Amino acid sequence: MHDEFQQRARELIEAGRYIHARGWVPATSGNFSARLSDGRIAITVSGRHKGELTPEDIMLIDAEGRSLDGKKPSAETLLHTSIYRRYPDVGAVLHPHSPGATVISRFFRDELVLQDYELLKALPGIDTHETRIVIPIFPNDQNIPRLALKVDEYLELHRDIYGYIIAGHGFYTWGASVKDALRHVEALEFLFDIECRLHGVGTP
Ligand SMILES: CSCCC(=O)C(=O)COP(=O)(O)O
Ligand SMILES: [Zn+2]
Repeated sequence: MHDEFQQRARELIEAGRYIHARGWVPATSGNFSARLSDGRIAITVSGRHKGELTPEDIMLIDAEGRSLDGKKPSAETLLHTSIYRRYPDVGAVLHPHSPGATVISRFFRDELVLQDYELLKALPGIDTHETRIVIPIFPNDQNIPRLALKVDEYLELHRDIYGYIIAGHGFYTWGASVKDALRHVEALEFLFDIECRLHGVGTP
């Protein structure tokens, strides 16, 4: 079990370097987690720079988001635990603060529809570009329990969701493993960028 934690921690550290190198978690923003086989969750410590994570920056929480090692978990921990609770097959949750997601949230109000893109096949269960998915956009909220509840109420009604945007903030996506979740980050950020260009707004 200790080995499993260390392995997941290594994956989250590598994911942080990769995501930061692309400019998707500037200035300590973002947070990452991975679920262990006993239900505990490895998550980034609050306030750490996600491009420069070390093993000390990854901690353990229980399924309710309580610290198991005295460290302070991400301020957005409840947005992670609610995804794990709703989707038993999810093994990792990643939250970038990317330019694409942020720009999108400035000119789409409640949702972004992505359809007829070959890259949608990077998402689980999709095997044709002739697919339409919805990325919901929630208003930002400093009250994370309230925001987590709002997201969860939406997911209760719309289970086939691959990620969501928080307006002016960033996006959340998840997958069976850190590797899968990272593929979803890349695919969604690419598609957000394409949608920005289509609407005549460039991203850096
Ligand atoms: C400087 S980013 C503000 C907080 C935030 O949105 C975020 O993703 C990082 O918070 P954490 O507590 O997980 O470091
Ligand atoms: Zn955030």
